[in-house]
Amino acid sequence: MEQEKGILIVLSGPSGVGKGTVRKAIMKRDDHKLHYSISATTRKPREGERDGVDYFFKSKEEFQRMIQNNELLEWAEYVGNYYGTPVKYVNDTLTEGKDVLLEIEVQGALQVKTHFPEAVFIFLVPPSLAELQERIVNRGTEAEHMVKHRMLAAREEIELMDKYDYVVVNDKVDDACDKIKAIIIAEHLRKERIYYKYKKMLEVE
Ligand SMILES: Nc1ncnc2c1ncn2[C@@H]1O[C@H](COP(=O)(O)OP(=O)(O)OP(=O)(O)O)[C@@H](O)[C@H]1O
Ligand SMILES: Nc1nc2c(ncn2[C@@H]2O[C@H](COP(=O)(O)O)[C@@H](O)[C@H]2O)c(=O)[nH]1
Repeated sequence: MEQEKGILIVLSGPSGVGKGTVRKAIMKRDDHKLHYSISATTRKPREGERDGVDYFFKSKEEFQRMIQNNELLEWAEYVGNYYGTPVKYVNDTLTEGKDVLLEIEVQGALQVKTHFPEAVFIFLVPPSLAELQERIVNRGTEAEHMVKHRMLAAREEIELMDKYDYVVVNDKVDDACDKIKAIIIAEHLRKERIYYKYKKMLEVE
């Protein structure tokens, strides 16, 4: 029998809302096997970030070559840098029947929607904009003017949350993880129901 494909989960939300924190917490629980797609970026590594673990760090020229060679499922320019999802990992992993998680900003998520309309789109929001700013500042990774840029981008991104299937508030990390896990389980059940409905139909006809 042909291997059933995995589910593609797209986790978006403004910078600093806690996408990475929640994703790592979900994967640590590891009772639902999620496969994280590592993005390519032209952004310089932050302290402690490792090439091939946090991102594939690329020069602008390398990134442009990836675009030209159709190696990216989606890509976007975000606050002066390029970010993109290598398409091969996503396709190969889904084909193996495994679920893949993308952690990307909104422009990229909308591109994914055109290629994978069946993907599950989850938007993570902060309890408030003030809390979002505090999280970005406390993370200590951005200069003051970059915090401002990211907060401006956040306003534009939040306006697009109605394009998503689910909106989850990241107030407490554990609660956000519980909700995202519940969404994934529900989506699996939904997919199985549809699959068996058609399987039965084919058996009868
Ligand atoms: N529920 C939460 N309550 C308080 N602080 C949080 C919560 N979730 C994440 N944080 C903190 O907020 C900061 C930003 O989190 P994180 O880096 O995971 O965000 P992000 O959405 O992945 O950001 P980016 O998109 O810029 O990579 C971190 O310092 C993290 O520890
Ligand atoms: N469209 C894409 N956006 C991505 C990708 N990987 C990460 N991101 C998003 O970019 C911003 C900034 O990230 P940071 O690490 O510099 O803070 C954030 O919203 C990420 O989710 C990607 O492959 N495509």
